[in-house]
Amino acid sequence: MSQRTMFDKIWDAHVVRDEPGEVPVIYIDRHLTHEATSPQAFAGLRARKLPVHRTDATIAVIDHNVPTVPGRRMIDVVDAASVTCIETMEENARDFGVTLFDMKDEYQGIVHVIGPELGISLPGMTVVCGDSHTSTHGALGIFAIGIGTSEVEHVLATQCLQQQKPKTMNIRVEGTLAPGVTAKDVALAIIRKFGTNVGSNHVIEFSGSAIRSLSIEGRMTLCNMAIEAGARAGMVAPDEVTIEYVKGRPYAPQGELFDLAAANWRELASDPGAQFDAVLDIDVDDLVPQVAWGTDPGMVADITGTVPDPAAESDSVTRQAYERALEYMGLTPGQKIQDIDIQTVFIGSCTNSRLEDLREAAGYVEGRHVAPHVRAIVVPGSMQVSRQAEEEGLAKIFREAGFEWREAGCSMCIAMNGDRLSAGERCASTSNRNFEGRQGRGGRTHLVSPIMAAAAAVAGHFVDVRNL
Ligand SMILES: CC(C)[C@H](C(=O)O)[C@@H](O)C(=O)O
Ligand code: SF4
Repeated sequence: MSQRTMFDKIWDAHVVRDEPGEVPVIYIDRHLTHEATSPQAFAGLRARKLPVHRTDATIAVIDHNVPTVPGRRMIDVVDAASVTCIETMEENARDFGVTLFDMKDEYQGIVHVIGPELGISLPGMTVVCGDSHTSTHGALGIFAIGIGTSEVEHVLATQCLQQQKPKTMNIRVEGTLAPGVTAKDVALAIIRKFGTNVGSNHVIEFSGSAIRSLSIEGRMTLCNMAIEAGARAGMVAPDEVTIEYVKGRPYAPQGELFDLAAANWRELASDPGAQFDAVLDIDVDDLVPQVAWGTDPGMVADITGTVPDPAAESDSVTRQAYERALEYMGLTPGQKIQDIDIQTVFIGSCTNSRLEDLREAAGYVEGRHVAPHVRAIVVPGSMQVSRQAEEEGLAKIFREAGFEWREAGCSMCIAMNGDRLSAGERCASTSNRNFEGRQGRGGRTHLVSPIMAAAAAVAGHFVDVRNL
C-alpha cells in the first residue's frame, strides 16, 4: 500500500461507507457529551423513541455551566438557563443509561481534560463531541472533531457520522524552546504567522523536533488551538511519550490488551514520504513568550514588542480590523506590551489547566504574591487535577500567593457560569479565545501561557518571564 499519513490511516480504519457522489460515513469510537450542546440531541432521540446506540462508548459531563466556587452546590448555579442545562443533562444520562460525571463526581472536569486523563480517548480512535475544541484529544494521535447538535443526535443514535474527508496539512515545528517559552507560545506564534484561517478544511498534523520534545500536556495545548487556526482538527503522532501517558489510566486497556494496543499505536505515525496536501514550516529556536493584544488569536505580539500601528498596515481590511481591536481593547499603537496593566488573571480552560500547566505557574508564583489590585483565579481542568495539585502542594502555593483556588470547569473561559469580566476589565488569560465579549461583555482578554499569566498576576502588568 502507498505511504499514508496518520490521518489517512485512522480515516481508512473508520470508513463505513464511501460511495461516489455521497458524503462518506465514518464510525465513531468515543462520543463525549456536555450540558451545553446535548439537550436538543437527546430530545430528538426521545421524540423518535430511539435509544443511545452505544452507551458504553458515550459519556456525559457537566463543565460549561457549573459554578467553580469552592464547595459548590446547585444553589450556586448562576441562572435558570444553566440550571436547566445541568438538570437536563442529569436526566438524559439517567434515562439513556450514559455514564455521567456530574458536579460532585471525583472525575468531573472540562470534557477535553477528562477524556485523555481517564483514558477514554485513546490513540488511533475517532472521537467526537458537540464542542469545537475536541481537537485537543488529537494530541494522542486521534481524529477528534467538534460536531453540531444535529450530528450529536445522529451519533447518539447510530455511532456513525457523515463527514466530508478533510485535507491534510503538516506543520513542521523545528527547534528548541527557550526556558519560559511553552506550547502555548508555539500555538500563538503559529496562528500569528499563518493566520486564523490557515487550517480551513484541513486536519493539521504537528510534527518536528519541537513537537517530539513536548509533553502530552503541551501537545494538547497545541492541538486545542488548531481550531483557532481554522483547522478541522489537530493531531500529533503517538510515540513512547504517548504510550507512557495512556498506560494505567482508568478506562485504558490493561495488561496484555494494553501491549497489543500499544503495538498498534506505534504503527500510526505518518509513513516517511507520505504526501500532505499542504506543508508549512516554523522554527521556534528564537521564539519569545507571546501575548495576544487584539480580538482574535492571530493578533499576537512578542512580549518584547509593541502594540501594532494600524496605519502601518497596507491592507485596508487588516487596518480596519486592527483599529477596531485597539479601540475595543483600549490600547494605543506603539504601546509596549510590558506596559499593559491587567486587573485580572485567569489560569484555566481546556487549553491550559492540566497539572503541568499548574506546576509551571506555581513554580513561578512560589514565594511571591499577587499584586494588590489584581484578582487572580486558578481553575483546575478537572477534579483529579485539583486533587493532584493539592497533594503536590501547588494549591497551597497559589492560595498563599493570593490566588483563588476553584473547583473544575470551563469558568471564565466562556463566562456562562458566574466567572466573568466586567466591561473594560483587562485579563491575562490562559484560554484560547479573545473574541469581543468572550469573557464577559466589554471584557478584554489577552491570551498567554500559564507562566506568563502567573508573572502578570504578580507584577500587575505583562513581564518577560525569561528575565525573572
Ligand atoms: C459551548 C460550546 C458550543 C463552545 C464550543 O463549541 O467551542 C465552547 O466550548 C467554546 O469554547 O466556545
Ligand atoms: S474551557 Fe473554554 S474552550 Fe474549553 S470547552 Fe470550555 S468553554 Fe470551550
